[in-house]
Amino acid sequence: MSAVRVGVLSLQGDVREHLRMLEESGATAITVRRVGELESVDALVVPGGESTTIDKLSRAFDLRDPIRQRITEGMPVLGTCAGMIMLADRIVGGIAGQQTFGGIDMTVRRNAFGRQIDSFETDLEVDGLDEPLHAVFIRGPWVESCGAGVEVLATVDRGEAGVHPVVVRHGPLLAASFHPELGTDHRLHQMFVDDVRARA
Ligand SMILES: NC(=O)CC[C@H](N)C(=O)O
Repeated sequence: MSAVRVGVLSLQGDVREHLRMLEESGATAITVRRVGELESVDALVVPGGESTTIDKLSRAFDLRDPIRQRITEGMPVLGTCAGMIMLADRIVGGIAGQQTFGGIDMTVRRNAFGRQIDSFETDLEVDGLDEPLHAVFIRGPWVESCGAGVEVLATVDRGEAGVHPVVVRHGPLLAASFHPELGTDHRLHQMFVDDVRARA
């Protein structure tokens, strides 16, 4: 069985941790900064970082339109934290003119968890994983609303602030509000790589 080739968009954010998790999941992982690199991969990870910066740099590097094109053609993408924002068709709390790649029929709220709890950790039940996943949230978004085609795989209950999806899947697109690349548990990356392999 040949390894699937997965790129990590390497404009800004925590790239190295994703490369390691992908390799541990049996994929060949490469950094993507140029269109030629994008063309060579079966799938892409958009890491956490700052969505406003990833948006600006993707346009400066002439990657935005090619990424949007590949998403339209069905390329699988895993977006984490800022990467989840980049996969959302709609955002609230963005800065003026902020754009996303889109693809997932959802509205996400940037920096949703508020000042006191803008960074926290929790053990999360995720559909498709047998044991809870330890999830590190760092000024992450949550899903405010999503269309009927979007599967909610995990939610977080923030009491009076409500229950909000934090892992969603829309066809080949998977997005998480937190940082599954931190730590040693690569099961979410494995879920993604297995799906990429099944679609290849
Ligand atoms: N850790 C993260 O990726 C934070 C995301 C960041 N708050 C943003 O809006 O892009």
